[in-house]
Amino acid sequence: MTTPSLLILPGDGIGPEVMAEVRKVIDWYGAKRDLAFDVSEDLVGGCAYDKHGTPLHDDTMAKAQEVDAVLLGAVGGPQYDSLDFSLKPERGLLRLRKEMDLFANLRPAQCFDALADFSSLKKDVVAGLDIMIVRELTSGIYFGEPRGIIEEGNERVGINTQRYTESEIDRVARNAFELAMRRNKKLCSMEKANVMESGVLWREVVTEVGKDYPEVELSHMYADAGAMQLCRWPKQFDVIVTDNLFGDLLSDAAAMLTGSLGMLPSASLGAPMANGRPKAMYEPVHGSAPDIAGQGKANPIACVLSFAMALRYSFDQGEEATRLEKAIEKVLADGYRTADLLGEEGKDPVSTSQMGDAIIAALDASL
Ligand SMILES: NC(=O)C1=CN([C@@H]2O[C@H](COP(=O)(O)OP(=O)(O)OC[C@H]3O[C@@H](n4cnc5c(N)ncnc54)[C@H](O)[C@@H]3O)[C@@H](O)[C@H]2O)C=CC1
Ligand SMILES: CC(C)CC(=O)C(=O)O
Ligand SMILES: [Mg+2]
Repeated sequence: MTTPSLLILPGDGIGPEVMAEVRKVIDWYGAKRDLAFDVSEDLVGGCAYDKHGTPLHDDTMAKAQEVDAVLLGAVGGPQYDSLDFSLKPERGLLRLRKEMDLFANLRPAQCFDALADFSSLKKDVVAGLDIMIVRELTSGIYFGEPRGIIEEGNERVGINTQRYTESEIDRVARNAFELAMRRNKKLCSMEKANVMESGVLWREVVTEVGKDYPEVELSHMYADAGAMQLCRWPKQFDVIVTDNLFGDLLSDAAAMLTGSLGMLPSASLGAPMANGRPKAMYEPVHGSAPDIAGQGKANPIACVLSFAMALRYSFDQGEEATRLEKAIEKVLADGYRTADLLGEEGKDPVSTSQMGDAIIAALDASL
């Protein structure tokens, strides 16, 4: 069997800091579980712009297309805010998603028991929470044309276009129904069919796809009401499917149900490759967190959990993914907390690398 290949793109800000902890985990699997990866590393985002004058070099894009999976940290930073849109760090990430055609972004929000008290919501609202948000990732308002800032009369107009084809909705809906079949067979689709034509089409296509999955209980909700319900009683949901923009917002909101944005992983999946596994990129939901970058404060768990998703979805190593998730559960139960998991008055947080070391120790203890 050939060694599975992994392209690591740490990116900017806390990206390299959290990725360093994932590298420890990857090395552990090679040394202790005989599970080696052919790992290469490259630049994306602001660091790629600094070196190449573009947030994603064509060679890096080509590498991403060849490997079994990409693991990305985060991109962006205030020093790049005034760049032209085509050169911004975030464009590098959007290009990867678009050209790899990673249309289904799986964003699980799971509340670990040890953190149920820490959520900004009441304990009984979040304890035991395990939901999956499926966000459409390669279309919608982040990609639609026309876009730009134009002159009209004596003022400027900012334009973005929400656009969805039936086939784009169909494929992400199928992905969400398949996931629901493997979970609790409940799917809630969120759009704004009351005010947006794209939402009307979204609802029609999802309903049509649902006829192929009669066992799944399908419901529809306007996305604004969905945001409210996510905070009111999130455990009513199992799988949620929604568009690119609403999925971006709803999954950041869902992060706080779990305690911190530093806890949420994601998998961005495309069509199956020749080996039957989907084209894939794994990345934490959070960004480059410039406010804490370089201080050893970042929580690496979202990025480590993203690698656990890679083990499950790209490398057929479900049991090892569970081992890693359980190691994180143990570390949290043992009281290890980075600063984001302690709140304003919290004292004695562990650093990013101490959290990584604790995860390795818990992995050792699992053998
Ligand atoms: N996938 C990506 O690469 C993303 C990149 N961004 C970019 O990141 C930059 C900063 O964006 P923000 O809106 O500030 O979002 P952010 O997610 O970087 O940070 C929001 C807040 O959460 C905290 N936070 C985030 N991740 C954390 C972690 N692992 N541990 C502890 N605390 C954490 C930050 O300190 C900050 O207070 C921008 O340039 C933005 O475009 C934003 C979201 C996603
Ligand atoms: C391109 C990203 C910065 C947009 C975003 O916030 C995300 O995908 O989570
Ligand atoms: Mg986001």
